[in-house]
Amino acid sequence: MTHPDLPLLNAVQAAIEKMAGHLSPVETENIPTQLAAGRFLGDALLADRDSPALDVSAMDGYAIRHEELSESGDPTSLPIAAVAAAGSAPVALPPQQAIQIFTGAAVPFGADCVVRREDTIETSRDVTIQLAASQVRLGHNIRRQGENTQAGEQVLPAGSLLSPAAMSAAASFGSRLLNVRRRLRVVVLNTGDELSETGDTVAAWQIRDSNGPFLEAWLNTKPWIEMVDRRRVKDTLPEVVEALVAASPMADAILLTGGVSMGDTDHVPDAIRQLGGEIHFHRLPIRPGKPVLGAILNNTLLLGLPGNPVSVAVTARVIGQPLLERLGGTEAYSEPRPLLLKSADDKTLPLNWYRLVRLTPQGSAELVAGRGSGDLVSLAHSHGFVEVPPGASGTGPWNFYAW
Ligand SMILES: Nc1nc2c(c(=O)[nH]1)N[C@H]1C(S)=C(S)[C@@H](COP(=O)(O)OP(=O)(O)OC[C@H]3O[C@@H](n4cnc5c(N)ncnc54)[C@H](O)[C@@H]3O)O[C@H]1N2
Ligand code: MOO
Repeated sequence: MTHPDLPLLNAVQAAIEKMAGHLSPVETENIPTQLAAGRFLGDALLADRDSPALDVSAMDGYAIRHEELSESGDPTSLPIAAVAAAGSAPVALPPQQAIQIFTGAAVPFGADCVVRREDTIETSRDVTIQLAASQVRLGHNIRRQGENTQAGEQVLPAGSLLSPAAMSAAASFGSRLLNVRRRLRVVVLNTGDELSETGDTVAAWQIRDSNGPFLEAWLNTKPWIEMVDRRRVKDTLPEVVEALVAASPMADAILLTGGVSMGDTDHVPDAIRQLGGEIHFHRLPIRPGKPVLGAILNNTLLLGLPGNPVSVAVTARVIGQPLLERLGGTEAYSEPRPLLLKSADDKTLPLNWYRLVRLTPQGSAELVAGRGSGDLVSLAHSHGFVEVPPGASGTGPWNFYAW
């Protein structure tokens, strides 16, 4: 592996950070907790009570006093005083007796350990515990009040994604309403005179729009985003201008595809300038996706994604995602992770090279052979891509971005 050229790698990061500095998160709203899955937390989630709220049993068995177990190892027989089931208030354990207890039930007052059912012989009236005192700890099989967290403590910080795992805590500690960021409104504009609809009969010089469906599907994997409109736009300056004027009042972000390169029909940069938008970057040292553009127009984030299908996918993931997350109210929870290539070639480029890969069952990745940024067949075979820094080659580990 050769060593990367850091300033070039940082050019992408610098562009993202420059834009991010101009973006503030969308407002928060209070919504029913059961509707909050997939959103970003507005306020931190605090525990409204201890977890567990009192001492509870971790096993089905018998709650007893440790001091009443025999020291010698002889079995200890105790009459069963009562049954403690989950959902009932704690009962009291009389001396020299046992209380049958089920997982999650409140530990009876006076009990200091729980012996598993498997370690006993039961009759309808008595239980014989087959463990000596030395085999049972004080507190055995008891989940202590507050051992997970205590009332008032922060369970999840603001900006956390309400994943299924996080929803478990939100439901457990939250009130009926949860404070979350409102959904980000995103408009997709696909420029190109050659584009037509999936299913249409197309002449050889036309293509079916694949970037629009890619972006719609990609945005739909993010429940904190609402794609409010997706439309195709002809390659003329007035039509691109008109589409931006119509979209910007309804959008926090607009993703454009095509029309950002050097062609006479590439009108996106001029349209943004004409409307008084500020272009923060245009062209980055990356492949694919070099002509990518980032701008702000009337507080709306505009990303001009270069039209080739692989370029759109890569730039949406590398540059679009962190900026959308910033707007959405979090600090990039989906950072890339380091991944080794199973087999690598010695090819290198003097810029950030995003190479399509498939994950292997062994936990590494293999390169997907492809014909470049127009090859949407190779795109379809990929699970994501690795970021090979300028001048570098070999197995990595490289940053891996999943779709
Ligand atoms: N003289 C130069 N030419 C090009 C350069 C350059 O630096 N100098 N950069 C190349 C690179 S890299 C890319 S990427 C493309 C990007 O150009 P645009 O963003 O202007 O995109 P278009 O020209 O409109 O389209 C490029 C390509 O992608 C196809 N396309 C466009 N939209 C869609 C869509 N919605 N679904 C499927 N395919 C789409 C389009 O038909 C073109 O084949 O510019 C290079 N040129
Ligand atoms: O980088 Mo363009 O994005 O090569 O096709």
